Parts: sequence; structure tokens; C-alpha cells
Amino acid sequence: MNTIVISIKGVSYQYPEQESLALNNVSLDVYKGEWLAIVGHNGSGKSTLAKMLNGLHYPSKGTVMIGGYALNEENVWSIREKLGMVFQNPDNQFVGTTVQDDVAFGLENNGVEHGVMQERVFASLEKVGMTAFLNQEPHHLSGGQKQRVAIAGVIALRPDIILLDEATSMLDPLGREEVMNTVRELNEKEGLTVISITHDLEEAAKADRVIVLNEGRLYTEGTPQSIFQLDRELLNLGLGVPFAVQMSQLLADAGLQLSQRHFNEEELVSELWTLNFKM
Ligand SMILES: Nc1ncnc2c1ncn2[C@@H]1O[C@H](COP(=O)(O)OP(=O)(O)OP(=O)(O)O)[C@@H](O)[C@H]1O
Repeated sequence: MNTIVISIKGVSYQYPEQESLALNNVSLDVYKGEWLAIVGHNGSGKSTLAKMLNGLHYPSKGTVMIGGYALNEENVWSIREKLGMVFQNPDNQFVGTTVQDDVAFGLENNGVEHGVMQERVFASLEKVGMTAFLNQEPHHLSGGQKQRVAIAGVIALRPDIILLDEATSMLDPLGREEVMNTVRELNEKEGLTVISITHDLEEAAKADRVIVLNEGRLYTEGTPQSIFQLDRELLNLGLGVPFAVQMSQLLADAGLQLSQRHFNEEELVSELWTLNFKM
């Protein structure tokens, strides 16, 4: 995991007519094949960073390199081939009248030959477990299914990096799990580099590495384990530690040693279930 696919150096960004910086001297690297979560309270700069990585904003100061290209107007289309985005609202992302038309849209725009396009559409839908819905109209799907189709549309274009900008925040718990499992498979089996921008720390717990933004600055970074140990500091930043982490800590304080620190309720319950309590 040592190849750098994104390098951000000393980046600042200021919106016109805003006094404070939306991004303030941010430096970070993203490594090939990792799953990086970027978390932060409202207004911490997450969306500004996501938009920058998609070439919608250019740094006021500093440099961004993505897949070997410097971020500038000349390279923006090459960069968008390397980095695909999935956005928050599943309903705003559809352009096709059927699932397969939708996934084919980007390929058609890129002039991919018909036979190749059909193969890629099918393969992409297979990777997200949606081949049974080829001819369905997208608006008949659940939120989680819609986001999986959106992901298929992105991976059909074969990017190296996928950026999920709050892609699960409008979904119910089942939809969230569906999307997260899909992303995990793409990350593990296909080696896709994943950046997930989220305010949900339970989701961030699934990442290899977490970056915390606060008021436009990189506050800290580390494994989910090390970030959750910040506990009260996270609360001060407006970020809640997941319930399972707090509960595991309370149980440990009360003398109940669990085999590991659990990040979600299902894992915690499945261990607690196996324990025999002496009354
Ligand atoms: N289009 C805009 N014009 C002016 N200021 C903006 C604009 N978008 C964001 N900002 C400001 O930039 C700062 C960072 O906002 P940003 O949306 O990047 O944060 P965020 O972490 O994504 O927040 P949220 O979780 O609420 O989306 C905030 O102070 C915000 O008010």
C-alpha cells in the first residue's frame, strides 16, 4: 500500500466573499488500494475537498496531484477518468430510463464500442450485485440499490479511485449496509482505492485509515482504533463516538474483557451473546 495515488500539499481554498478559509493548509497522501475515510463536523471542509478532487474547485494555494496529473483546468478530464464520484442523493444521479442504460451512459459518452459497452455494463452490474435489475426503471429501486447502480456507472469507466461523498447518508440502515458491503468487495477484490467522506463514524470505522478535518484544517489522522481513542476530543469536535465503542469501553471499565474493541452493534452483540454471565 505504498504507492501514492493522490498527493495534496499545503492546500488552501477560500470561497469568494468568505472571510475564513474553507481549507487551510491541508496536506495528505492517499495510497493505492486503501480505504480512507474523511470525517468532520458540518462546515469542516469535507465537501470542499471532495469538489476539489473532482476538479470543481482549484486550490487558492498549494498543489494537488491525482493519478500522476497535477490538478488544473488542462488535466481535469484526465483526472475525472482516474477518480469517479458517487454523490449523496441517489435520485439526482440517474440519466438513463433503465438500469443498463444508466450504467452505459458514461461509456457511450466516451465512445466505447457497442459490444465492449454491453460487456462492461454487465460486468459492472455483476460487481455490485444488480444484474437482476438490468431492465428496471431506476426510480423503482430502493435507495441502496440506486446507489449500487450509481457505483456500477462509475466503475464501468474503470477509475483507479472512487470517492463517495456522503453516499450513504440518505439511506436506511439496510441500504447503508448494502452499499458498504459493495464498496468493501470492490476495495478488496478489485483493489479499488476508496475515499469515503462521511460524518458517520460507524461508517468510518470500516476504513483502513481515518482523517479528521476541523474548521478547514487536518486535525488528526490514524487507524479507526486510534481515532476512537480520542473519545472526548471527538465529542468536542462535534463527532460522536459510535455506541458500540462507548459500550465496549464501559464494559471494559466494569471488568468485562472482550476479545476486541467492537465498532458496531452487531459485532458487539454477537460477542456478548456468547458470554456466560454468573449471576
Ligand atoms: N458555495 C459556497 N460559498 C461560500 N462558502 C461556502 C460554500 N460552500 C461551503 N462554504 C463554506 O466553506 C466551509 C466548509 O464547508 P464545506 O461544505 O466544505 O464543509 P462540510 O464539512 O462538507 O460540511 P457539511 O457536512 O455541512 O456539508 C464552511 O464555512 C462553509 O460555510
